[in-house]
Amino acid sequence: MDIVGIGVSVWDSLMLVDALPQPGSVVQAERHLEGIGGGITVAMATAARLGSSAALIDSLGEDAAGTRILQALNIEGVDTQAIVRSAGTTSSVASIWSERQSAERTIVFSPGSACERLQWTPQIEQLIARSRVLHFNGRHGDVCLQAIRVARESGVKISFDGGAYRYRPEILPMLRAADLVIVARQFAESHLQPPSDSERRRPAMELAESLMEDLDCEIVAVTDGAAGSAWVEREGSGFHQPAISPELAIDTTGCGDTYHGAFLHGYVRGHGTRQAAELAARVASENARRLGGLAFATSP
Ligand SMILES: Nc1ncnc2c1ncn2[C@@H]1O[C@H](COP(=O)(O)OP(=O)(O)O)[C@@H](O)[C@H]1O
Ligand SMILES: O=C(O)C(=O)C[C@H](O)[C@H](O)COP(=O)(O)O
Repeated sequence: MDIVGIGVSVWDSLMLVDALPQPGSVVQAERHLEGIGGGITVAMATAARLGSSAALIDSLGEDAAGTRILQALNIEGVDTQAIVRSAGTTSSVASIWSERQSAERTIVFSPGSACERLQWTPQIEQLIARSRVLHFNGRHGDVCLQAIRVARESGVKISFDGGAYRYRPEILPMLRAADLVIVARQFAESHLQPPSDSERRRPAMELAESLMEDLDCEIVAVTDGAAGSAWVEREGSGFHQPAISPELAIDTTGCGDTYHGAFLHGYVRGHGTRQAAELAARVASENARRLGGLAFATSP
């Protein structure tokens, strides 16, 4: 297996609206769409769409959302052998409003109860030991910690996704174990000490350099929405990867997730970091032109 992800899948319901509704108002959506979500899930589906072999480790409820998630993953060609379903539990679902003008999305999610049921098994151990990259964002934390041990023993690269507003102390051991660290600006700001002139908006490159100094890993990137991303390699100089055609974006749901998946696809194919980052920006840009967390066409 090229890439194995550990994460919580979500069944997303998206509404495209002109502008975010005022509290108490009733507005009609321009469009509605349902589909798979969840940062690691979308990254694995992205890598699979691009031609990598990708597997997901997760637990789903025995409910309609769980059935839809599983069907969608199978259609995308993601290996689901390590996904378990638990009777009497619920899957994670999210309600997403996407504002056409700003392309900004607002997410309310309900984590469900199935995610508490994932257990470490010899099957998971084997899957990880035989992969090239392990990708996670800290959900299913106990399983991630075991996975880190196996990845280290087996020479598997560890990739960490730090999403905006998802920073919390319990993810620190996973962040510190990673070789490849790609995080959103807001995550990086939450982790790093504020500068002495704390009102200043720090350039993404400064955040990436500070993260590299702290983590001393192979690659760090800080993604900054329509402003692109800043990349720093342990061996080598930093570079900026611009976002592509941000003026065409209508919905940025899944931009970061498809960005991760496409970068990892390029990375396991042996592309250099710059080439893989450029592919990631192209895929995320295509994704932003359509409604949905996993919306890009197969060949951007
Ligand atoms: N409006 C946009 N238009 C084109 N590309 C975008 C847009 N927003 C984000 N991207 C691409 O997706 C990457 C990740 O986006 P970002 O918003 O930082 O992550 P997240 O979705 O995790 O919050 C960016 O570095 C950029 O390449
Ligand atoms: O709905 C989607 O498609 C999302 O990706 C949003 C996720 O529900 C939240 O961001 C929580 O993500 P986790 O930290 O993995 O639990």
